[in-house]
Amino acid sequence: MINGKFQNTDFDAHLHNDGKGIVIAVPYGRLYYAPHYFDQTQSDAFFDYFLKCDGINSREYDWQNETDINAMPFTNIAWHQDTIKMYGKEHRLPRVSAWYGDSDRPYTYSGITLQPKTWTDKLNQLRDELEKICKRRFNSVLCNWYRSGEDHISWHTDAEKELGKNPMIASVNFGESRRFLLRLTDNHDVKVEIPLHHGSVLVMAGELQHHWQHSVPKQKRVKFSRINLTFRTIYNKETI
Ligand SMILES: O=C(O)CCC(=O)C(=O)O
Ligand SMILES: [Fe+2]
Repeated sequence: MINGKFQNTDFDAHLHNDGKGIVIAVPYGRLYYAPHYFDQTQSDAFFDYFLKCDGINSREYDWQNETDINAMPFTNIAWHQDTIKMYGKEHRLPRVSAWYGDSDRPYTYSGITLQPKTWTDKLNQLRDELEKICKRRFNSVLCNWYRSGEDHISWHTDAEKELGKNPMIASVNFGESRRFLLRLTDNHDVKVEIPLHHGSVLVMAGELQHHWQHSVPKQKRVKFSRINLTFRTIYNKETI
């Protein structure tokens, strides 16, 4: 597809002038999608960087069955599996995460306030790259690690107040390909499916967060890890 409709949808798509991605026009917003923004060598290096763990072969380790993931000696990223309380009961989130960003931008989700860790060189490298596409400098990144196809994220929007009026969210993906789904909040029959491969970039922009939900469903057959980094701009409470 160069210029035309995006895969099985009614939505127009055209090539972005960077020659790597396409821009998909959806109701209330737009998407930038580059299935292979980073090449294989770059992507492999990023993947290994994110999961580097002392004394362990991260590519082969059975992470899904590791019972004490928060105690593992990760070298580069401070991975943590959070728990949330629902109906008075503690639940582990079905993924592992880490929050990096400017120190004056704490972030709250599901009732947890996260203090960001300081930018690493590799995260900054990705931030610089996304600046070329998005023409803005993000100040925060949520790192998500889906250890296998069991890990997932349910339908949600990223429309918290501190993300500003029309949040732009740029995601970078390494490791296993996973299905990324979008659906209109008030008409679930209108959907878009975007495969997020090793080295892909996806940007959600415009009013999209106010009208569409997104999710990464379970995929039982997927055995290995996927790393997803969602770059965001967090505004200070006083400036919203
Ligand atoms: O893993 C993904 O592609 C999406 C993650 C996501 O939606 C989020 O962190 O808010
Ligand atoms: Fe999200």
